[in-house]
Amino acid sequence: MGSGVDPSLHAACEHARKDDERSRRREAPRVCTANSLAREMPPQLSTPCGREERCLRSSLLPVDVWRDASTAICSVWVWRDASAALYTLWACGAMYLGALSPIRYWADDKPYVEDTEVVALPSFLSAADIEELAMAVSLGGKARNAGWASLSSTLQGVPHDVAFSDVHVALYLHRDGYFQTSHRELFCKCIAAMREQASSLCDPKAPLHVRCIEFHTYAEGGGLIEPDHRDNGSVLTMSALVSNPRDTSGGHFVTFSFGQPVVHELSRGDALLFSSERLHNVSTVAGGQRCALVIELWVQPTNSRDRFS
Ligand SMILES: O=C(O)CCC(=O)C(=O)O
Ligand SMILES: [Fe+2]
Repeated sequence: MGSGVDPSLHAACEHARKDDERSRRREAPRVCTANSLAREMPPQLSTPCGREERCLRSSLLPVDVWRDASTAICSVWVWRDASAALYTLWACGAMYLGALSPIRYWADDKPYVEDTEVVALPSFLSAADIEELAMAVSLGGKARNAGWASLSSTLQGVPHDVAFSDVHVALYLHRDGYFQTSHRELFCKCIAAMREQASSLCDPKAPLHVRCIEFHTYAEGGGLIEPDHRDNGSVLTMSALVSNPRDTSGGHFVTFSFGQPVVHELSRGDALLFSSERLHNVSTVAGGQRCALVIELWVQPTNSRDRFS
């Protein structure tokens, strides 16, 4: 019992406590108010003289009850409004940051995929396939060659839809379904190989559609050295080397294992298949050119424009 408390108050308290207990036993439905919560608090958590406080609280007048109730309601309102304001602020910030960053690099919302396999398909593209691809690029791309003035001299005249830099361009072979219709057999060969590996690299039941079929050309100085480059939003990616590595210095395809780079030594026609959200890079081309066919599949409907739609 706390010292310095009037003894008559203790008696009144004891009386009120008994009353309170009696009335509590009578009470059928329990209404949880500030008072009932205070009663349930262990004495050491209520006030320094917990028992007295509980006694005093149990004899509150209706006006106090209303005051306590309205205070509780007000605090709920204030808290709700404050948290709504904080949430709005957070959502606006997230939207703003999202709008600033390129669409391919949104935050990971998928399970970690670094430990999935990178499947090598040696000699996947035959010499005839590579010849057909070269034709697809020159015929399919001719009409759309934007002729970027700032491209490096070695890339001048290379058909492309997008320039990632003046030493790295890509042509969208899937635009308007061009590759699918004009080079059906080669297209089916690629897609069949990708689907065959789906069971080990992704959910085999996932409906896979073309997101992009791109022909990449890297000139000296070109590469894909981005610390967090993943094909976010896609499911399966294939990268097939079309150029002859003997004519290129650098330009290696790199994945990562336990944070360490794994350099894939590929021959012309070799392909790699991997879970799209696996970290990957292309090391800088130090001499010559690197060309690759890159296909990404996703679960969204077939895309026939660029890689972002
Ligand atoms: O050039 C390659 O082999 C890969 C390119 C790539 O990863 C990409 O464009 O996202
Ligand atoms: Fe990529």
